Amino acid sequence: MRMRAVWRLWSPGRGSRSVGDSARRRINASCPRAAYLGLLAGMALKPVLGKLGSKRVVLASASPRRQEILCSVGLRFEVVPSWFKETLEKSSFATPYKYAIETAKQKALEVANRMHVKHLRTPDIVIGADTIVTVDEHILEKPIDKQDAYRMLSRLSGKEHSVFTGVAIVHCNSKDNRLETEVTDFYEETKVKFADLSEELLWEYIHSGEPMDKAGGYGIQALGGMLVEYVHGDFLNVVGFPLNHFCKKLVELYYPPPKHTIHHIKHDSIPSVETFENLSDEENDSSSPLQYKGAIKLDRSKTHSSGGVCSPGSSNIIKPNCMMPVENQNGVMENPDKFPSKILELLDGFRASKALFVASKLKVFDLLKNKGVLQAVDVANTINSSVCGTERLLDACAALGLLEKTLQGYSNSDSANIYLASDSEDSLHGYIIHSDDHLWPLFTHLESAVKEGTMQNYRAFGKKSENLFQDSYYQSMEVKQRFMAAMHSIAKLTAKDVATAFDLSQFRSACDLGGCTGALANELVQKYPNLKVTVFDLPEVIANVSHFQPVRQHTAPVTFTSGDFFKDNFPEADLYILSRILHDWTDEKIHMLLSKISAACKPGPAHVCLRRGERFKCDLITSYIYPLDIEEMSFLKGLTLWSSAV
Ligand SMILES: Cc1cn([C@@H]2O[C@H](COP(=O)(O)OP(=O)(O)OP(=O)(O)O)[C@@H](O)[C@H]2O)c(=O)[nH]c1=O
Repeated sequence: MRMRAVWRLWSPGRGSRSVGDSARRRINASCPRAAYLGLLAGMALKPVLGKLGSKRVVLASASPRRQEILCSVGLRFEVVPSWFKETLEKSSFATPYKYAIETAKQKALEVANRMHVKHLRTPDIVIGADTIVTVDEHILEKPIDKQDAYRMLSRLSGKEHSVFTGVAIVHCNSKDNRLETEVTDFYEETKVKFADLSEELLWEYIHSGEPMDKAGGYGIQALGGMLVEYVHGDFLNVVGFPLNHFCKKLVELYYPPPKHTIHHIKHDSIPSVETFENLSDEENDSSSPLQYKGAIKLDRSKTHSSGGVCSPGSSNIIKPNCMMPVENQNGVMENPDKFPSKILELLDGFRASKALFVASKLKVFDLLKNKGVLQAVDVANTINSSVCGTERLLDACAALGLLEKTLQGYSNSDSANIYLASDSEDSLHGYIIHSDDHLWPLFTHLESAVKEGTMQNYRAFGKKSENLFQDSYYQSMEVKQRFMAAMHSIAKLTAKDVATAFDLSQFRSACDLGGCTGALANELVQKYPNLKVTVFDLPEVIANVSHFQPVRQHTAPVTFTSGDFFKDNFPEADLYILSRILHDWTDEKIHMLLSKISAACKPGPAHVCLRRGERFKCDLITSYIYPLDIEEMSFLKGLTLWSSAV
């Protein structure tokens, strides 16, 4: 058996798109269950990351695999390798996993203590881990030399063995300059069966150098994978870090959903958390009716001081009392301190929006779409920005799921490539820039708008609001193009839904009033080949629509007619469309517009569809449409308003 072919499948820098990708590919190839668990954990970790985002997290490990696994799911952490010598007396532990847990704890506590004392920087959380291999009641750690590797591998040949990883999550707190620590620990076991290994193969593998820094003398993620007949359990646990179990622990620590009230938590911001509800966790099983399965054991007496030795295998999981479910007067279980995720989301939402706006404006997503993966410094140089500022922006985008962060650098998420790169077919870039340049300044005056009941264009831009389009959007070429690009990008995205929301096949002609670049009109003619659609908009708009038109269109082209729908007669049609129009105008202007449409409509039943934001205009609209006999009135997901008649 030759081993070169799979060399460095796991190792970073193979030119794959991201480390996470290469890892997942490898896992998929060798262990589908592990791949599933790995991906599952990655998905659920992200919301938990929000909890860890503001904390200083330290990984007390020199293992590049552990760094890679945690990095690939977007966890932000510092790496401070532990100086703890793995010299605990193995025979003093009742089981191998207790030894692994204790070693993991001591690794983490050593780092917490050192950072507190020497570096005067107390981390919030320190993660330690220790992986061991057990076979025939022997614990195998990393081989000390080639002979040792040979001894280990020949012991494993042709047999099933166990890989245990003990993990310790240490929460730190500095009180009166003293370090207080609370430890949560767990372990994971995976069974691995090796094929019979010939002497030649063994030595070829040993000479590859791969065994030397790995427990049991092999790396399942690389050449060592060729030695393996089967894996039962979590693949990443063998590689060095049980990501799935780690995620479960984080969920338990930060989002303990009481079993009895879980259905009440509708607005929790961690949709994937329930994924972990069904996974068993014997360690934390509780018979107490007040504790859900997997509940956290409260035992502050087991709080450890840094440097102290914990009793092997103890499970000291921290959780403030206030997070425990309690029974209310009606006997219903409630979590008294339910985390106000929704409110915090609203509270912080503006920061997330602004991070997206700034990254879009600086063309970060365009750059990464073209270059693949880049380090912060390279992005900073290209966008002429500071390295530290750029890195923070990139990290924020990674935390928001817009970018992926790995050891190799930052790359676009799939949705960033589709929606955020400015040259993508479905790009929302135009709408993002419009939101930043136009809506953001307007919304900063929301308080004045509420108090005065007036539009805030003058405050935001020094422009009168009566003539919104002439004054604000179309007087400079740059603003005009920006506005058109914005409307085009959002209309294009929603056009398919609008076009298919009703069966419009009965109509022969339609007029999209204020239809801008014709994004919706073009979708309509695709869907209804017998429909002739005219876009009616201001002359400044119609003069610039050409480069927004689809390249290959097999249907009759859309017609563009210029005019002002307040002043001029608009084209005759069976169907009038008002999409994202009414919210721009005062009630007087809307009165004028709807009266004109009402007069232009031919007698017959009408269809009205409002986008959500225009629901408040509903009464106003129906008073115009009622004479036309409304057939259908519905609210579409953020879409449009129709008033039509036959
Ligand atoms: C079985 C197996 C193990 N490993 C590595 O073995 C080291 C275990 O040693 P440790 O003492 O737990 O960790 P370390 O590397 O010394 O780092 P530290 O955490 O600083 O003690 C870790 O690296 C693991 O990835 C693999 O990469 N692949 C495998 O298939």
